[in-house]
Amino acid sequence: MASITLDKLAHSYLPNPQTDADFALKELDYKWEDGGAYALLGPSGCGKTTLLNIISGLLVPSKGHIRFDGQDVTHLQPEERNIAQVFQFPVIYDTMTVRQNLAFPLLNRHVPQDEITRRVNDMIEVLDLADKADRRARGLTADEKQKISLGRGLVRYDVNAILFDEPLTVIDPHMKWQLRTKLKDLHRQLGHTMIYVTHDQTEALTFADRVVVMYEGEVVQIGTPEELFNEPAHTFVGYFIGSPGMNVIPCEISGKTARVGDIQIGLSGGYAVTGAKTELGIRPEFVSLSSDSSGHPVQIEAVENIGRFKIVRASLQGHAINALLKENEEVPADPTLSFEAGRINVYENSHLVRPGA
Ligand SMILES: Nc1ncnc2c1ncn2[C@@H]1O[C@H](COP(=O)(O)OP(=O)(O)OP(=O)(O)O)[C@@H](O)[C@H]1O
Repeated sequence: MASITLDKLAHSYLPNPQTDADFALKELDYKWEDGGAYALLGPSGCGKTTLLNIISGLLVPSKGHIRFDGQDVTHLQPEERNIAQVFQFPVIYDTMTVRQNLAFPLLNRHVPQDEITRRVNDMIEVLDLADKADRRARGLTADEKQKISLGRGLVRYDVNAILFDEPLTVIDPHMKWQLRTKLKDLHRQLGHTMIYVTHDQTEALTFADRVVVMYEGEVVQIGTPEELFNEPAHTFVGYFIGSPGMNVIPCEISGKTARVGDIQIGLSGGYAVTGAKTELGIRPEFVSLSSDSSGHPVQIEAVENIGRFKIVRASLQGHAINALLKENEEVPADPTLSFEAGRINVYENSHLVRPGA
């Protein structure tokens, strides 16, 4: 296991990058802790695979260095980095049994036979493959094959890091949550440094201690699931995390008041006026609907019942806004909206600013 330092790392696929936009990965400067579970989360094309390939050694970055426990590995080949990788699709030997597949990475590294037997048995139990252990992989389902792939990564105990690239893509939805939980347990037990690439927020939030949110080649926030929910550092994080995501509404700020069209919304602290593009961010969970005349009049556009909650899609001064109602609550007559002032975030040019800033 190792800490991973991304030292002023950046990558462009162009030979002579000129501007920021030419970089698939914009400059990063972070240290990821030894034994941490990190998820790289973001939409297609945001640079997740580029970063993962730099860590694994498939790609040499155009700028900066990557270090494992302080040792510069920027120019080392993947096989010299002592990492395990699990890909989207199973990478296993069809003609070998489950047991042989799991033992193979250890045999290759000359681990003593009794140690191999112990580790393989543990992994078979953890992955619930006991009844298939001596069957050839060829006849197994896609789910089972991918479990073997996960096992082949996890069975190695001496690796610097285990990298997962969308490993649950081929897994049946019912099985996904089981494997997600299992991976989390394994991380607790084994303490490996794990990096998990996904575009699925549920996978990222359930697996990781810290989620690395990427957007257009930039890491816009690294935080715990709670931090990403409560204080999104960028409007994209607010929008991308949560279902539905955070409401983002253009406004003008003056001290402790935000103006949206004709209405004024009280804030929990005062903000300096800078002339930058300003927006309010408030999660639907903290927007309430009532008939209270102290609230702000709102037009209801639609109500979607999603089980435990209803999503109320509304329009406030011409801006789309979502609120949540419990399943047994109805939209009131002449509805008005109110906001929990302490839950309103303020953004300048898409970045979070704090009161007094
Ligand atoms: N070999 C390449 N040559 C040129 N451009 C590339 C190459 N690989 C990726 N890119 C570009 O770099 C940017 C980041 O791509 P990357 O594959 O890292 O994103 P991603 O977040 O992993 O996306 P996905 O989830 O679709 O795999 C994209 O604009 C992509 O088109």
